[in-house]
Amino acid sequence: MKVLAVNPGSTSTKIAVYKDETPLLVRNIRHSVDELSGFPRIIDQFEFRKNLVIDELKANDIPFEFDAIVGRGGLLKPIPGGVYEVNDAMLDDIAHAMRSHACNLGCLIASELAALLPGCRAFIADPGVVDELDEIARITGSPLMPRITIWHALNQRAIARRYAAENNTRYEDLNLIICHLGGGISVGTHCRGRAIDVNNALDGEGPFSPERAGTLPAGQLIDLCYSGRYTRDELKKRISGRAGLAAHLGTTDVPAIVKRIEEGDMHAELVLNAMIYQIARSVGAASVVLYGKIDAILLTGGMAHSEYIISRLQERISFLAPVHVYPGEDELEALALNALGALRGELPIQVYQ
Ligand SMILES: Nc1ncnc2c1ncn2[C@@H]1O[C@H](COP(=O)(O)OP(=O)(O)OP(=O)(O)O)[C@@H](O)[C@H]1O
Ligand SMILES: CCCC(=O)O
Repeated sequence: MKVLAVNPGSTSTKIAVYKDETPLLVRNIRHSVDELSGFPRIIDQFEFRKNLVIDELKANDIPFEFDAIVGRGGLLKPIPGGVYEVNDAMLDDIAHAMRSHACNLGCLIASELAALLPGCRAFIADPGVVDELDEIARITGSPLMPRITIWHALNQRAIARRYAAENNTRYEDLNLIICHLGGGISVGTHCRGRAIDVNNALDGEGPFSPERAGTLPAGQLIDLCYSGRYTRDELKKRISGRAGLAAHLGTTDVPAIVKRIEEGDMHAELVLNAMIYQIARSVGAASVVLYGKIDAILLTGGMAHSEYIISRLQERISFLAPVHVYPGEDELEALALNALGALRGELPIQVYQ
């Protein structure tokens, strides 16, 4: 079986080709803030990102022959985890998605490329809208605004299973706090195989991140909305696209920021340290959700490569539980294994309604 996995992230497009369990190609194409700023909306990046995938296959002499194409995405209605076949209801919801996110393109690219090949199936797996929150975690101080979660479900699950396998146990038997430190940051509280509390990483909840604002002062936000200074779209971007490190420092490139700090940029140091402080505070909050009974804290995502970030984070959180670091992500492998499982009939293929 041959599978193409496509993972459009906020700062990258990642692709992989698998022949059964063997990766034939794994690529991470990074996008700078400038490169993406030419596209007014993320959905406008569709042709650009799709062509990147096709070009990468050609450049590596990979024939365009697949049994399935699986994309990460998209921001649909809240649904249980697992594999879903791309269908019209899904494409329609993506076309009218309330939330713009690069992962919406994963589902569209999988669908369009699979349609070029007779018999090829298009899937998504564990999208960012997987919702397993405890009821108590949904309540906010306003009945008008219950909490929802948008998070890195695919990678957090894959890393949890990897940690469990390395420790000869099962994800379903562990209490874990998992921090995905990517362009967005999600901090998940996993209680015996269920993510019972996770921040809405995209829409203004949790730590700020390279691209996201995280939790903001609500009163000031309302004032800004009515100030007449910004359109709705501009303000949305200031929460989930050009916020966080991008807004404070003009870049999402952590190694470049660390270099600035080493060269004496004290503002960059304050901002990066503030992001680390906010991540640690979220981990502290997650620890009480689990009544302090934590088997491990797992740090993953692109920023888990950064010694600067990880060492400072560990200083603040390692008293809570053992900390393990999984730099990068297992999303491409997780997508490919989900698609293979679905093709072989080992995993149920769910229908998005
Ligand atoms: N080797 C590295 N050292 C330090 N920081 C890194 C390294 N590689 C990536 N990063 C940082 O990680 C962040 C991007 O992480 P990642 O690639 O997981 O994000 P993404 O896939 O674009 O978005 P998301 O994970 O939110 O879907 C960027 O801020 C980048 O600078
Ligand atoms: C679905 C991931 C959330 C984010 O990118 O912030």
